[in-house]
Order: sequence, then structure tokens, then C-alpha cells
Amino acid sequence: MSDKTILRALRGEVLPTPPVWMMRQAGRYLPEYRATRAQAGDFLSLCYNSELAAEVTLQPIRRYGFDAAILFADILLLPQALGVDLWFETGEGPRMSTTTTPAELAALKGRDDIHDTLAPIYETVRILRRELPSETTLIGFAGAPWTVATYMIAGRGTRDQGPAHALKATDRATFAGIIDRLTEATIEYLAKQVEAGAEVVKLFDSWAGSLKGQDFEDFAVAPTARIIAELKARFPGLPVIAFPREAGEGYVGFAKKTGADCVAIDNSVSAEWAAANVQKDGCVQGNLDPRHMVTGGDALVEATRAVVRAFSKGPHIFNLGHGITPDADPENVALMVETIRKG
Ligand SMILES: Cc1c2[nH]c(c1CCC(=O)O)Cc1[nH]c(c(CCC(=O)O)c1C)Cc1[nH]c(c(CCC(=O)O)c1C)Cc1[nH]c(c(C)c1CCC(=O)O)C2
Repeated sequence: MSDKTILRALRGEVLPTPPVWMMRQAGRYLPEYRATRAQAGDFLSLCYNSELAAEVTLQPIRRYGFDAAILFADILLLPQALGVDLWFETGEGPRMSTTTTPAELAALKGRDDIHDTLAPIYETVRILRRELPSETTLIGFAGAPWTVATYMIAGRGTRDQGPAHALKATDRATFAGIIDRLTEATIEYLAKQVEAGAEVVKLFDSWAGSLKGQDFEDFAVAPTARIIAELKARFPGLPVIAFPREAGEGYVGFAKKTGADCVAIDNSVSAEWAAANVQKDGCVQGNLDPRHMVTGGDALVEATRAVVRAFSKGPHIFNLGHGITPDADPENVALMVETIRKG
């Protein structure tokens, strides 16, 4: 069995020092990322340029020696592979052609027709498995169906996922059809990442927190459980991290209900609460407030130590509660890593 620290934590081992990586660790806060992105032209061109995508994935590993690298790509590449138009408005974020009618749902490509578009992503994974240090774990990922659907239905990011909730209320069949098609395509997408060399996969459900009650069970828990069951049937022992962001009480029992090996925790709940209520069932990842990467100083050191301490009695992978922001100072990241490793 591999002795990579991330894989050990995912098997439930309690390590003296938690392994660490960061969401959005390859990103605009790093000058070397901005340079490579400029070389590629734009963000999407960078995602589909396997050599340059591998290069930006490696940059934070060289700088900080993180225990995991996460494939450089985006959760919105899968809908693009299903035939949706996708572009990024500078300074604003993603824009897509909308999928809200039975005809638009029917026009999406089949789950086996996504790989032509996504082949460069699988090539990035293969390059990374060759080039990463032997102690670094490679994480592949996809968006969870609900979160990806919120973008497909609205055609953009939204504060409250209003358009997706509205479609769920007015045309449940089409809404559920979008979730099903995404669930099936996500299984095939992640399976190809694993075949190419991803050692762990992570499902990002960034908008899980806006699903309440039975909707949370039907559209956050159930699709995640289905994806994990199918992947584990095809790849026995494959570790899976699930991130139902801002799920609150929904974090409790999420690993058991979905089969996830690790639940990633955002910073809207305290580490103490998550240790008592979520880590009791297995590995957790998280949950330092990403603002500390901007503000730094003693508060960063104290908050980092507090997260390590709160999760020290169970399996834990140190991470931020959400992605690092472009205004972060790279020196603060170094201080966080040093604090975790040197105490
Ligand atoms: C919702 C979502 C998206 N993408 C993702 C999510 C889920 C996680 C989360 O909640 O943050 C996931 C994602 N996006 C990216 C990765 C790569 C791996 C990593 O370093 O974490 C991952 C795992 C690169 C990216 N994805 C994006 C960037 C910035 C692009 C740039 O260089 O301009 C990066 C590095 C763009 C993106 N992509 C998306 C948005 C809303 C945006 C615009 C907002 C922003 O600019 O931060 C969709």
C-alpha cells in the first residue's frame, strides 16, 4: 500500500502532522501562474493545453511542497464537452448557453461522446503522474451534478441559484433529467481521469448549501452516492473526497450516506464542531478561512494551529475552507505550511 500521506489520511490514519494542500492552489495569487496563463492566452486555452496545465499544477508543488496536486481544469469543462457553449467574461466569471427545456436537454451529447473534448485533460493527468514527486498525491475532480446544473440552467454563476431552484419547482422532469445526465457523464469523466493516473477524486458541490430538506437528499446526497458507488465498483479502493460546501447540519452523516472517504468542510462551521460531528465518522479536510491568506500575521499562525489542534484526534487533511483568492500573498501560504509542519 502506498505510504503517501494523503492516501494514509484517507484510509483513516491519524498522522502526527496533517498532510496539506489548498483549493485553487494553482491560481492568480501566484506570479508564475499569471505568466503561464498569459502564455496560453486565456483561462480555457490554459485548461486545454496539457503541457501548460501540467506546468501550473506543478508550480505550487515546487514552491510549497504540498502533499497533493490537484489537476488544473474546471468543473465547467464537462458541460462544454456535453455541447454547451462556455466562455469566461474577464473580471466577471463563466457564461454558458442555457439548458432549461426538454429540447435543450435532449440535445446534450451522450455520456460516451465527451472524451474527444476532454482528451487534453486526461493527457494533463498522464503528464502529471510522470512529473510529480513520488510523495505527492494526484487528485482528479469534477463538479457535483447540482452545482454544475446551477451554471447550466442560469448560464452563469448566481448568488442564490435562483434559476435552478425555479426550474426544479416548475419543470421537475427536465431538472431531474439534467441532474441524471450530469451524474452519468461525471462517472465517465472521472473514470477516465483515474485510468490516466488520478489517485483520488474530489467532487465539488459548491452550492450544496442552498439545497434544503428532501432536496438536499435528492440532489446533493443521491447523485454523489451514485457517482461514488459506480466509481468504487470500477476501481475498488479508489478514495473519494466530497465537498458539500455550506451544508451545515447536512455534513453530519454525509460520508456514511454517500460512501465518501473524506468530507471537505468549509469555514462557515467551526473546526471543533466538525471534529465532534463529522470527523467521528472518518477523515475530514479543511477548514482554515481563506481570508488568512490575505491578512497573514499572528492571526494566521494562531488560526492554523487551532485548526490542526481541533482535528488532531482523527484523520485530517489540512486545507482552506474554500479556494485561495487572487489577492492572497504567497508569503502567507508559506507561513501556513511552515506552521503546520513545524508546529
Ligand atoms: C464553482 C467552481 C468553478 N470551478 C470550480 C468550482 C468549484 C469550487 C469552488 O467553489 O470554487 C473548481 C475549480 N476551478 C479550478 C480548479 C483547479 C484546481 C485548483 O487549483 O483547485 C478547480 C478544482 C481552476 C480555476 N477556475 C477559474 C480560475 C480562475 C481563472 C483565471 O485564471 O482567470 C481557476 C484558476 C475560473 C472559474 N471557474 C468557476 C468560476 C465560478 C470561475 C470564476 C471565478 C474565479 O475567477 O475564481 C467554476
